[in-house]
Amino acid sequence: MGDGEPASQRVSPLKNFVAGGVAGACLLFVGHPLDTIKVRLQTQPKASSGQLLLYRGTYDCFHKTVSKEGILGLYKGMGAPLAGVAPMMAISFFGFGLGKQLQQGKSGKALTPLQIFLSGCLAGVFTTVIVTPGERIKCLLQVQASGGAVKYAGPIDCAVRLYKEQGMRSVYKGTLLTLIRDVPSNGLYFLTYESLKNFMTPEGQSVSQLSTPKILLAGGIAGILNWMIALPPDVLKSNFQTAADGKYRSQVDVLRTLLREEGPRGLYKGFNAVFLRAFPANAACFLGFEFALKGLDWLTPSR
Ligand SMILES: CC(=O)O[C@H](CC(=O)[O-])C[N+](C)(C)C
Repeated sequence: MGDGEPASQRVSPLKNFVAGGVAGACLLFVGHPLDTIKVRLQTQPKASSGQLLLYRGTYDCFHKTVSKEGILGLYKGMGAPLAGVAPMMAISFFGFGLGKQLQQGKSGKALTPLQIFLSGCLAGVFTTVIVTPGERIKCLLQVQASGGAVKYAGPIDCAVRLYKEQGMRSVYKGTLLTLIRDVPSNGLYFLTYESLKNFMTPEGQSVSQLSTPKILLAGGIAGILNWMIALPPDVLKSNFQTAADGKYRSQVDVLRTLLREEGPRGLYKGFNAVFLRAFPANAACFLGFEFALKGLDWLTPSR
């Protein structure tokens, strides 16, 4: 690991915001098909005695989805994340940049790994405001398509109906689990990326000159480590957000029920789809970010 971020690499939170939006679009385009498979696997009903599971695994889910719904079936529910992921990543990179700036102040001192981690955690707090409703709508749409019955016509219809039926509480169902998922995972995400970038930068060179393969590698690994700690709360969140009203008494009840019915393995449901997606999607995300930042620096050289 490097010794934290060199002061010369400070970037304005505003540029982080715009480049983060581009990063989010890249993340979504590469990652959404595997996200659909992940959510379908995580939320498929348990097989009752004598019945077979709807999907036997990642490949089976991919195959059934593509043969029944075509390739576009993998992009189901993408409207909500498109409106949500680009702003989410914009806010995430903004929060991260702000966290770094707040801790660095005018001192210009390099940040320690703990300070970089905390800046990432701040990003996770900021993003929850839009991630929770975005994930609620996305998961409901992804699951309804695999279940047959169509209740919501699309993301807007889903948002409006959730709000009309039970108000903001319903739109924000799963907030605590989203925070538990996103605060530490954002910390680890950004810490990994920044540390790997510093580590891979040859002596005497600037991190901004890092080659494309190295950016892809650092971004991909950041995505994998992020999901190592994000997956268990993500499974709980997906189940809680898509459950019929009254199925769980609280967010803790989801954990109890899952452990009782499926054991600790249940917390890593959708593992293959998540980890197949994590590397390419996050590699694309950070590459999009770095390219956008270079473009912004070219357009407006002052920080
Ligand atoms: C848990 C999650 O959504 O991770 C994001 C990347 C991905 O693979 O979707 C990144 N972030 C930690 C910034 C939310």
